[in-house]
Amino acid sequence: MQKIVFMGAGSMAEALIHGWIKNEVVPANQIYVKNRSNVERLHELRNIYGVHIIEQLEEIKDADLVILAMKPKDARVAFESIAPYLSENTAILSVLAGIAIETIEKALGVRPIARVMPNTSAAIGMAASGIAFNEYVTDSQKSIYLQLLEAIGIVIEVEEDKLHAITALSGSGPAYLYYLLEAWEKIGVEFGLSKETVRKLMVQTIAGSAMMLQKVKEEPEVLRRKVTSPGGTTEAGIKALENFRFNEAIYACIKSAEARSRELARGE
Ligand SMILES: NC(=O)C1=CN([C@@H]2O[C@H](COP(=O)(O)OP(=O)(O)OC[C@H]3O[C@@H](n4cnc5c(N)ncnc54)[C@H](OP(=O)(O)O)[C@@H]3O)[C@@H](O)[C@H]2O)C=CC1
Ligand SMILES: O=C(O)[C@@H]1CCC=N1
Repeated sequence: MQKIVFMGAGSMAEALIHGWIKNEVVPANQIYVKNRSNVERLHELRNIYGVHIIEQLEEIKDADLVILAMKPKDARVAFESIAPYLSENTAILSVLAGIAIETIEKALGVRPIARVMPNTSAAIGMAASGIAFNEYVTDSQKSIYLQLLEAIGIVIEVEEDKLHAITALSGSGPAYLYYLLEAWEKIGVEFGLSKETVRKLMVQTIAGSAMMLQKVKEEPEVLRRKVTSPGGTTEAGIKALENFRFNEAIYACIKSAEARSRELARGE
């Protein structure tokens, strides 16, 4: 793929661009970026990564791949603006949360379309992505997409409907963990520790726990029980979580995100 155009040059686009360039999967001179109006941002990305800026939509005519990376609410207008300039051979890769392949086919024509749900950890090669394809994506295109996504983390192929759940879990997932860290830092500071100290301890705790799950290959419940001494501090902490209905809160969190993804798919 010689010309890859990002329609929408926000945080997700930057995470992918950063990951691809850093891991030398796509050279900067094959990447092009376009926004609706924020030209300053395009210059910023050009200065940091050496990518090209699309000045006129005609320039997408010879793109091998157009990546849809605007917010879902802006998708309809974006589709209308690019549809006249897409050539028959241009494939589409969408990172839009909740927008169905069928909707993209209707707006941009029946062509090879892949839908991926990555997350922002792509920027450091640690993304967890789900991907689904329409029937026009060839095996060789599939292997290119998988290669692009494996360069920035892990990728799992699923049927399209499951992307709603993946969006709710790993797409939004980093935000849940950052939110948790915000709460930990707040209480740590209340206990008189510096924010920096809490961050250092808890970031290592998150990373260490993740690595334990990967390397030791025990169930989370087993690992949890190993931390939880009878009558000890963890038990007291978990009891408090249970009193505040932790499981229900997490269930509601993922259910709400999944439902929102389905709403976006319906254009709500
Ligand atoms: N952030 C995340 O963690 C993840 C996001 N996603 C998906 O990625 C997509 C982008 O999200 P994110 O990067 O966070 O969003 P941002 O708001 O950071 O970026 C969106 C960009 O799209 C541009 N844009 C809007 N309309 C158009 C248009 N008509 N043509 C070209 N560009 C346009 C905006 O430009 P301007 O400012 O000029 O309007 C803006 O730079 C979303 O669909 C989201 O669902 C998927 C997985 C994870
Ligand atoms: O919040 C969102 O809609 C996007 C999708 C997953 C992460 N961010």
